[in-house]
Amino acid sequence: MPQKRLSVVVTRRLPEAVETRLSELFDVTLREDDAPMTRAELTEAVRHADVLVPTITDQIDAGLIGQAGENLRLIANYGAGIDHIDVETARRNGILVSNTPGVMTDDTADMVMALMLAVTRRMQEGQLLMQRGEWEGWAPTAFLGTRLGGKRLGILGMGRIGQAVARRARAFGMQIHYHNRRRLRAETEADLEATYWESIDQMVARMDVISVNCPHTPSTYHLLNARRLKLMKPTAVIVNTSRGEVIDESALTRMLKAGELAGAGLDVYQHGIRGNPELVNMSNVVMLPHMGSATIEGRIEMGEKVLLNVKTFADGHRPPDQVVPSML
Ligand SMILES: NC(=O)C1=CN([C@@H]2O[C@H](COP(=O)(O)OP(=O)(O)OC[C@H]3O[C@@H](n4cnc5c(N)ncnc54)[C@H](O)[C@@H]3O)[C@@H](O)[C@H]2O)C=CC1
Ligand SMILES: O=CC(=O)O
Repeated sequence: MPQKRLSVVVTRRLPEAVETRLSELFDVTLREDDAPMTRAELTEAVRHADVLVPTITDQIDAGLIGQAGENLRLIANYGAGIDHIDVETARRNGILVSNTPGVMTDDTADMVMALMLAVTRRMQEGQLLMQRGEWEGWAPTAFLGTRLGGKRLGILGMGRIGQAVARRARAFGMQIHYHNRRRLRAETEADLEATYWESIDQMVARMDVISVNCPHTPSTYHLLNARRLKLMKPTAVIVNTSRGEVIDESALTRMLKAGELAGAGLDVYQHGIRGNPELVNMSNVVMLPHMGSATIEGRIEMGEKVLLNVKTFADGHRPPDQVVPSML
């Protein structure tokens, strides 16, 4: 007798090649438009699907997981960050969770460098002047930024993306410093020419640029709080491609306005998609709409990871990118 195909519900539009392959392998319900699912649609999905493929904009919390039907056995996230999924409640309900780490590492690290350069070299101000047609020609003292070469970069969270940032920043001549939950192996540290700081306070006080690359978890919520931000040099710049919640965004805004920090390059926000309206018009802040991993190649590879996780699960094994609560 032919085996029943797994019923898979995908919450957002994915690259076409990924949707096609999912449809070939499974009994898939795809989104017709790109609007996020409503709570009611998500509830309906978890009640009936064997596998849910959500993405980072879906709140897969305890309340939703509590509504899941007994078929739901895997939440195969399209995305690396899993702070929108209650992994512990899923585990208690016998539901596996997987994500898509690794394939967006280089794209996100590239964006960290782009943000770093955009802020320190005042690219946004330059572009605005050109767009307004107000440029009156080259001048020796116009638009002077600061050089990255020779500056100290402090990486908060030295995992995949943090290390990829370190390699790029070395090529720009920066000195690499980091704080991580666990110190890297000596060979990796030597390879990256990176200096480890056990104390976040001591590290942030000495850096010219901070790149936030740890996940958002209960232990990293407001890791850069008002007190730590105040330890930073007034000439320092912060780049955040991790999650908005890791920085106290209100404190950051106050300090940028007061000139107590030189600038910020942000891809992620604590206060949701409207961002922080006060940040939007600051000339020393570059804001992107969460596009760190947004390359065609990367988004297809993320889909391939989802496919591999679901297929491996369908074949009776644990998905290769399974997330367990102890990893958080
Ligand atoms: N902006 C974007 O488009 C993207 C953002 N991300 C975000 O970047 C985050 C990091 O991604 P990866 O580097 O792939 O993850 P990873 O798991 O490889 O690295 C995270 C590192 O942070 C460290 N860490 C965890 N808690 C910490 C703490 N309390 N203090 C210090 N270090 C801590 C971990 O030990 C690990 O080394 C993701 O969780 C996601 O939120 C990921 C991909 C794209
Ligand atoms: O922020 C993006 C992700 O995949 O996580």
